Amino acid sequence: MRLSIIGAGYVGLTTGACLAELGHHVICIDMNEERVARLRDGEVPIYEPDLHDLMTSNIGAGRLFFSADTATSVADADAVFIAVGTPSLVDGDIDLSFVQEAARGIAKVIKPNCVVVVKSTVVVGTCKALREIIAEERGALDFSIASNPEFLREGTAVSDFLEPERVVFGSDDPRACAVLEQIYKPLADRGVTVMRTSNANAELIKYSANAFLALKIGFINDVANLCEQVGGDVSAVAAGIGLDSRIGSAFLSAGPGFGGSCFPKDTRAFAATGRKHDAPQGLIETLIEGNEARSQMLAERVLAELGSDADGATIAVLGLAFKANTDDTRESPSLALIPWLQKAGCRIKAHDPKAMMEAAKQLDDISFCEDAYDAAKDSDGVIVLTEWDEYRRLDLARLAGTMRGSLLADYRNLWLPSDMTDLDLTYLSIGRPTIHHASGTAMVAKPAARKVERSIAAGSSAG
Ligand SMILES: NC(=O)c1ccc[n+]([C@@H]2O[C@H](COP(=O)([O-])OP(=O)(O)OC[C@H]3O[C@@H](n4cnc5c(N)ncnc54)[C@H](O)[C@@H]3O)[C@@H](O)[C@H]2O)c1
Ligand SMILES: O=c1ccn([C@@H]2O[C@H](COP(=O)(O)OP(=O)(O)O[C@H]3O[C@H](CO)[C@@H](O)[C@H](O)[C@H]3O)[C@@H](O)[C@H]2O)c(=O)[nH]1
Repeated sequence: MRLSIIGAGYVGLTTGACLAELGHHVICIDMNEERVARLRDGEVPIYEPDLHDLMTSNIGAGRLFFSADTATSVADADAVFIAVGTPSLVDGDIDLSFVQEAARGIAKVIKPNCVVVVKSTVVVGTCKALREIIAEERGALDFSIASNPEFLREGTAVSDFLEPERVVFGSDDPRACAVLEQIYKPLADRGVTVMRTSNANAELIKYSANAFLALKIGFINDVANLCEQVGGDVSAVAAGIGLDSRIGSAFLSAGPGFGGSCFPKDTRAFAATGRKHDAPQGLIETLIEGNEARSQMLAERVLAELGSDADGATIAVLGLAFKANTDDTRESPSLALIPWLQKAGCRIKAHDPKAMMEAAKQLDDISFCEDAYDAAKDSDGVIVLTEWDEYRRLDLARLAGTMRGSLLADYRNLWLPSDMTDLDLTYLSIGRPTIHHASGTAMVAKPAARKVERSIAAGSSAG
């Protein structure tokens, strides 16, 4: 089939390359001409494992093309996928202007019987509204509209797309469903479940899936807070509950809170939709509040440990991306936590294997470092905020040897408290006992930490 994709970002590029890999003829379109020029030069403008190789082979096979010109690039398409951004508005709802603009841009130029497929994450009712926008511009109802939400994760986007647990699409038009069935036939032939439903259901499935996954993370982070107070170990608790197949072990890693371009934005949009339609999503509202407060809380744990030395301390932050294997810093917990430390007078040295360029656009007064050891050198404390494999492999004795102070806050639980007993480090982690360096003894979180929290919270907000 001949397919066009509007928006060549994380989702558009992955979708384009993977649909080409499935044998379709694909043109990826972006309004950012510089991005298109780089793509045409064989450069991938984002860091996503395996994407470069997949793009190169499909460009070579004559199935994948790039363009900045929408009009000429959608004219022959059997289906046009819209994969542009849907950022948050201040009230938590989403900004549909990019999606609406893309729909207007293709309305007059799509061929008769074209299927417009909304891949961007959009609130329920959007496809219906887009249908009206296109019909208004076009003046004839000779097209179909469908929702085909995307479930890929950054860092594993290619394998998530090519080996998904399911494909979901929804349309109230059987013709659109038939085209989508054809597009995804190579995956269905490999045994992938392809679920066909209504437009509204497909839109709701996307938000409900993200909200549910985010709830699991929020829940285990709350359990971690309790473990810290009572001497429990959240890893053991997560393992224990995860053995129940009704609960499952996935998405139970306690950490610095969920970030990224999806969970924070999508939970806010889900809650806003509930408010708008008089169906309050109380669980999600509470989840959002807890997640937003987490960065400050974790900064305060470090500040409490540093005590009166916090003002003027040098802190090394390892990890700026919102998770490992991506250069994406959108709503990264790291970028939310750093300003709280700076506000308390800390100087920040930072390192990330892929996300320093992006982070530099959003952070002030940071020294970026060559590697983790360089960041840790002469620091009073090190905080790990992204679970990069290269941090897991660090020689902790060497790291400790370069530091001036002795605080290691492992907010991704990369190591075990028992690994720390021979090191001259105070080891804070998430939902597990703190190890104090001189004695090597495990301690339950001290009430002093809470006192400092209150005093900082009384000041103006950071970030
Ligand atoms: N990033 C993810 O992991 C992920 C996963 C699933 C779903 N989603 C959803 O997919 C959508 C896209 O997300 P993303 O992360 O790929 O965004 P992105 O910001 O990486 O990419 C969007 C691209 O669209 C381009 N664009 C915007 N308007 C355009 C127009 N009218 N014509 C041509 N190009 C246009 C922009 O220049 C940009 O390159 C969002 O709704 C998001 O919620 C994202
Ligand atoms: O056990 C876990 C799992 C994840 N996270 C955090 O949760 C956030 C999101 O992680 P992940 O889901 O792996 O990354 P995304 O690329 O944002 O993918 C999510 O958001 C996408 C956009 O909607 C969806 O397509 C995916 O299915 C959904 O997993 C990150 O900050 C992770 O560090 C945890 O803290 N603990």
